[in-house]
Amino acid sequence: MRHTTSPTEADDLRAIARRIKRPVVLVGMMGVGKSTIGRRLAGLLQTGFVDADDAIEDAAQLSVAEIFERHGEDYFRDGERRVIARLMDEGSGVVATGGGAFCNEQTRASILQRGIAVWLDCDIETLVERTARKSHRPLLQTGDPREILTRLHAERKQFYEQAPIRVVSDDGPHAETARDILEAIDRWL
Ligand SMILES: Nc1ncnc2c1ncn2[C@@H]1O[C@H](COP(=O)(O)OP(=O)(O)OP(=O)(O)O)[C@@H](O)[C@H]1O
Ligand SMILES: O=C(O)C1=C[C@@H](O)[C@@H](O)[C@H](O)C1
Ligand SMILES: [Mg+2]
Repeated sequence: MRHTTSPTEADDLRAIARRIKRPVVLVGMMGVGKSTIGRRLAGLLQTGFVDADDAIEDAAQLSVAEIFERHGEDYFRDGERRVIARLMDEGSGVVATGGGAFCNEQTRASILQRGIAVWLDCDIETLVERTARKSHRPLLQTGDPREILTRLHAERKQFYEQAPIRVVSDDGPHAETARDILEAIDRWL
């Protein structure tokens, strides 16, 4: 795996970064890689990175699981909407959203108006495998994760499809997926 960029690649990256005038917002199912790849993408663009789930946890001083448990999903979605609106106001950087954020009408509208939404997508088997590595996602604690992921994917696809850019996050090196996103944004701009 390569860890460095050649001078030509660095020039190309800077040129793409200069053309990006809005926050790049990764949307898609839980476990698809928004947080992991988003951090990598921000590194390539030499810009800031915020994980919306982390920002909600900081604001509430509770974990996502605790927010769901104590206050319920609607309360979490409201916090998510406010945090993402603030991140859109900041106007730059890379934002990894939580898996359900783009399904909320107001959150989706603010991302589509003020950010560059990129739908990261992969197959259900991969999501099952990736989400099995950690047990902090409250929505997967209530039944069989494969069934829940299959149902959520079917319900949410109609929203994710509204993102103007779609990139497949398969099992290649993370840096490659981050570059695929940059190339897709570059083509779209
Ligand atoms: N392209 C990839 N190839 C291999 N593994 C990946 C890839 N992208 C992410 N992963 C792995 O999948 C797991 C889940 O990734 P991550 O937490 O980034 O997902 P997420 O989309 O942010 O999920 P959530 O919506 O729940 O926050 C991590 O262990 C990560 O290392
Ligand atoms: O897909 C979802 O609805 C969620 C995904 C996570 O990122 C968290 O935002 C939370 O666990 C809910
Ligand atoms: Mg995440």
